[in-house]
Amino acid sequence: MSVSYSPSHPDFVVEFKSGEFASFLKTCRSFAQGETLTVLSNLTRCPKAYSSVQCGRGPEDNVELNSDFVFVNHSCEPNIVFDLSSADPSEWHVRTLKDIEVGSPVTFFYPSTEWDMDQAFDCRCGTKSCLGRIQGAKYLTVEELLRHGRWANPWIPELMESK
Ligand SMILES: C[S@@+](CC[C@H](N)C(=O)[O-])C[C@H]1O[C@@H](n2cnc3c(N)ncnc32)[C@H](O)[C@@H]1O
Repeated sequence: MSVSYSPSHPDFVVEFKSGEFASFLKTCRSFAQGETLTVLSNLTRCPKAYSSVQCGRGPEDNVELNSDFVFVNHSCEPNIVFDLSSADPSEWHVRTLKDIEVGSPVTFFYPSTEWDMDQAFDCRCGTKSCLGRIQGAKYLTVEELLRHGRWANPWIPELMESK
């Protein structure tokens, strides 16, 4: 029996790859710098997991995305941000950091949301400035955070200051 896949968002599709955690989300049209890709709705609170996104300062502040956006990979030179900075969760959204061409993987800098990740990994983003092991912002300097992420959710610099 074949399992059919129906994208959760019309302008994006998951490229399913064999191999552990090898799949990723890519665009079906071009996007301009600063454009909102999606508002993050249908989120559910959850314990920290490889698939969760941190949404506040505490270790219990995590959400599951419940959409294809769970397939957004990390890059050390990302093209989008997950902005969960508003006090109003209905304003949480994903936006571009640069123009993105049709068919491109969408990537964000995981330490821009995650302080201490549930599942660290050796990065395969392939960029010139790749940091190697990705474990969360706790393991980075402020300079690395700013240079690679270009933007971070507010709890990340707060936690860095209190390190
Ligand atoms: C939320 S999943 C992202 C989707 C994942 N690629 C998949 O196929 O399910 C996060 C996991 O994907 C993998 N991943 C994401 N970005 C990566 C990267 N740049 N290099 C290596 N693995 C990555 C890691 O295993 C990470 O824990």
